[in-house]
Amino acid sequence: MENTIHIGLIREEKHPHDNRVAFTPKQCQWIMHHFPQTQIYVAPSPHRCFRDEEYEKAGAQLQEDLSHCSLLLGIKEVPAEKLIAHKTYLFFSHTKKKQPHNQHLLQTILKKKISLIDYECLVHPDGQRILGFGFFAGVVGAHNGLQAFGKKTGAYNFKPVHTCHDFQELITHYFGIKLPPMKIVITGSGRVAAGALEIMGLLGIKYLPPEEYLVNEYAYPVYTQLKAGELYLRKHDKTYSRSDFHAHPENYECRFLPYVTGTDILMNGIYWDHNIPPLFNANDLKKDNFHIQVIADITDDTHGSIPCNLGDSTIEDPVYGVIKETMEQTAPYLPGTVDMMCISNLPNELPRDASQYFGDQLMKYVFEELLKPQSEMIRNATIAANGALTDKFSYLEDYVNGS
Ligand SMILES: NC(=O)c1ccc[n+]([C@@H]2O[C@H](COP(=O)([O-])OP(=O)(O)OC[C@H]3O[C@@H](n4cnc5c(N)ncnc54)[C@H](O)[C@@H]3O)[C@@H](O)[C@H]2O)c1
Repeated sequence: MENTIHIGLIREEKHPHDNRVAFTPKQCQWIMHHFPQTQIYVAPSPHRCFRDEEYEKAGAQLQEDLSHCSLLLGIKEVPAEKLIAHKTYLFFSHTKKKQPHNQHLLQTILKKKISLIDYECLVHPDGQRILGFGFFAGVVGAHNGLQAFGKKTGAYNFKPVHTCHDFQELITHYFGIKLPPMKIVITGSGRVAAGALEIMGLLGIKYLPPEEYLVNEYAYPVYTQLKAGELYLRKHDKTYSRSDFHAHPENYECRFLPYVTGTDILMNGIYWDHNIPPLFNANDLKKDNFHIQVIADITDDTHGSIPCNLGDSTIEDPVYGVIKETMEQTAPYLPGTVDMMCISNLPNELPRDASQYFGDQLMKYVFEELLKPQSEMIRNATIAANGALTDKFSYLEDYVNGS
């Protein structure tokens, strides 16, 4: 058909290869059914969490060469030499904060007159991001934190998430598991925290308001959630305002310290940047009352909100220990140490579900906008078009000019 819109799902080429994808086979089928003017092509990949045959079965065409497609969708940064000139690409470019390692990528995008729509910049009218993988990062991070505590105490055994086919299999794994008494703190209130809460629910871990959690002991596992307003108070008047905190976090103090004494596992899911005070400092870690045994640092900033995050761990080797007195790295699961789970690509442990969740949001909120000749949402997320930066991203001029 003359007016068919050809859409390509590219192969992830960045190393190590990502196993996620923008649309699952079922979603491709749904799209082609509901938008008969579209045809989806898929570049074969041995790394993707859905097999090539699953796409073929769903009616997508497997094709190595996607140069006839006008829209190309990926997940991670596309290596500059793989970019096809004059196309419209959607992926996470990690260029909007002038990340040095992607400067060449954006320069190439401009040179090849590519239109770049960055998933991270797609927002609802109220400014909330539409797409993200945080929920499954929270699910996997919470599981991994509990798994580490089970290994440290020898009280129970969880299998690694990445050995499960999907989330449903993980849920089945939880049937019949009885956890010992333990106290868990979850920080944050975004997608990551929502994923961690999902695990609390599945395992029947009881929620307690922070005030109760702090003062009581329990004969069963419990958790509390500390949102930004419970964690941070403005120094001079002990109040919290979300917009003021986001604009001037340096004026706020962190109220986490009372929780270090009675908590076994900390699941950290609150956003952090350099102006935000950490949850505790190196001296607090040395004190006798620092009782936390496992930290699942899902937010995962090295030396960030968790000072003893000494760098990333990996899906294959998910936990390292930290000696509290010296803050040196050691083997995991030793007595008297803090075990750190700091995996930076947690959603890759549940790639089928993470991809489906991502694709659902993309289908619901973005896809029709992409097909329109003009869309404010798409315009606001377009970093480059026709060989130039768009107005909104003109602040990247010095970055693309090499300075
Ligand atoms: N380890 C991983 O695999 C992985 C995966 C996804 C996300 N993350 C990280 O987890 C963290 C939370 O992600 P999320 O998806 O839940 O994000 P989110 O935006 O849904 O929620 C973030 C939380 O931090 C607070 N917050 C948001 N913006 C803030 C700001 N500018 N200043 C202060 N506080 C702010 C919010 O109130 C909320 O509680 C992020 O740092 C993200 O990069 C890690």
